[in-house]
Amino acid sequence: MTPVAPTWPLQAVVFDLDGTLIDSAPGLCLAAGTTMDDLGLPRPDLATVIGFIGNGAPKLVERCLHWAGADPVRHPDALAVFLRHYGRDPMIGTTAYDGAQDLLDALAAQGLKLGLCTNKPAGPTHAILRALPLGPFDAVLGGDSLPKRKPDPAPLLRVVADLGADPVATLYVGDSITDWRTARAAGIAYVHVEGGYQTTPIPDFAPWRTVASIAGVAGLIST
Ligand SMILES: O=C(O)COP(=O)(O)O
Ligand SMILES: [Mg+2]
Repeated sequence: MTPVAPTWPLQAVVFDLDGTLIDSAPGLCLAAGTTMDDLGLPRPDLATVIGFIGNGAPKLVERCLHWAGADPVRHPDALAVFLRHYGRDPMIGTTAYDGAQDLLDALAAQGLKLGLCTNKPAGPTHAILRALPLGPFDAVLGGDSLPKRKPDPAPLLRVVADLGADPVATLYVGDSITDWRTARAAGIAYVHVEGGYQTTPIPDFAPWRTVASIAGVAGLIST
C-alpha cells in the first residue's frame, strides 16, 4: 500500500488526543478500576487497560466486562458508572506529553490551523483541554460528538471542514490502529507517533511518516 502524502503548502494539522498529546491511561485505568469495584468485578491493571484504549469509552467498558467474563447485558450500567467516575475529574492520572504544547505553538505560529479529533467523549475532552491547558484548537470533536466515531472517517473529515482546510493539505497525527484506519478512510496523510497505546503491530500499515515522540512532528513540517 502506498502512503498518502500531503500536498504543500500544508493548511492544517489534526491531532488524536489519548496516547498522542496526553498520557491519560493512568486516569482511564483508575476510573475503570473503580467501576469494576462498584460492579463487584476484578480490576484490570494498567497494561491491560492500555490495550483497551482507542475506540472510545463504550468500547473500553465493553472490553473490561469481556476481560472479566461479565455478562454483556451489564454494559449500559457499567458505562454510566464509568462515565460518572471518569467525568468527576478527568485530569486525575492525565499529563501532557513533553513537547506537545511547544509543537502546537510552533505550528500555530506557522499559520497552520489546528484540530483535535478524539474518541474520548467531548465532556472530559474539553475539561482536559481547559485544565492542562492544551491548545488552542480551531476545531474539536469528541467520540460522542457525531453519530459515528473513528475509525469512521466522518469525524476527521468534519474537523477538517470546520477548519476550512483542504483534506489533501492536512495531516492527521495519531498513535493507534484506529487513527491509521480513520486517516486511510478519509484519504488524509497520516503521521504515526510511537510510544502511545498501540501495543500490537498494525496490518497493512502505510503511514506517511512515523515519529518517535510528539515533538518529532515539528521536523516534518515546513510551510
Ligand atoms: O477514548 C479512547 O478510547 C481513545 O481516545 P483517542 O481517540 O484520543 O486516542
Ligand atoms: Mg489515541
